[in-house]
Amino acid sequence: MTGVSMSGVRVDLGARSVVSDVDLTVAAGEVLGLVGPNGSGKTTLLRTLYRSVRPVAGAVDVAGLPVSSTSRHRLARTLAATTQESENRVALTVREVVEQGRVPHLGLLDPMRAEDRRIVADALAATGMQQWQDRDVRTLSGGESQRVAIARALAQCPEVLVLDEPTNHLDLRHQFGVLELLRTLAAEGMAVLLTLHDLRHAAEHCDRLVVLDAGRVVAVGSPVEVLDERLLAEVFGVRGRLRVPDAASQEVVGEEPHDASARPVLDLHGTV
Ligand SMILES: Nc1ncnc2c1ncn2[C@@H]1O[C@H](COP(=O)(O)OP(=O)(O)OP(=O)(O)O)[C@@H](O)[C@H]1O
Repeated sequence: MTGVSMSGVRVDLGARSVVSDVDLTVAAGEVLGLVGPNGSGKTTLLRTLYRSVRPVAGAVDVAGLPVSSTSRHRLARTLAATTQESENRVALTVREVVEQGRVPHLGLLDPMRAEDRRIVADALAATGMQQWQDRDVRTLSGGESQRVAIARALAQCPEVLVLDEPTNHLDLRHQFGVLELLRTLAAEGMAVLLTLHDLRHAAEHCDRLVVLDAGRVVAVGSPVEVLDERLLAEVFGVRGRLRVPDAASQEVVGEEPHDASARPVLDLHGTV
């Protein structure tokens, strides 16, 4: 099943065309990484999915629903997103913020059911935030706030999870924790779309990559197919080489990984 489908998407902001002719799909069960230099249009493209910007051309569908004609409430039962903007300005506890993720599934003013409380507890546990559940969210660090945002998105139980730079602010352990969690969610059938700046994470944790440059898709495919030396130099201005360790011998074999233990490793050697 298709989680996200975009075709011919163009977004203008002010007098500028920021995104042009974008075709993109994210299947249920895959982690798709959207990568590209600063200002290439990644966030703008994600914003079309949660109706924060409206494309001037093209179609954007989420789990078969056309975003342009689907209510926000209906969309929120299908798609959950974390954004780069800090949203913790109100005096709420961590648990109360994560409980907001259940709102699309409850009637207006309906109380939380036992099932909702279990889902919230699971989301707090998955992000390692259960010990902070009574903290005022305004007192959290950047990384803790990021994890709360992810927990709230998980509490929505979405078919499609969209995350804009989810590893931002996170220490190394929690970066790996979040990326591993996304792999688990995809294995359970979720469609996961995220932006990442760290191409090493993108290589290791994404099934496929879409590379944006100046608002246009310049490459699509598995990390092995996409992250060659020419693209790394021309699009990202860095020198690097992708290695695929063989699962058995841990030697470079230069082909697709055989299993999850043989994920590609990107070695970066500086700028071009
Ligand atoms: N409201 C706006 N009006 C005009 N231009 C805008 C507006 N918002 C964003 N832009 C421009 O659109 C382009 C794409 O921005 P976007 O935030 O989508 O890029 P990005 O790939 O997510 O960048 P980054 O990696 O820096 O987060 C940038 O050049 C940005 O300056």
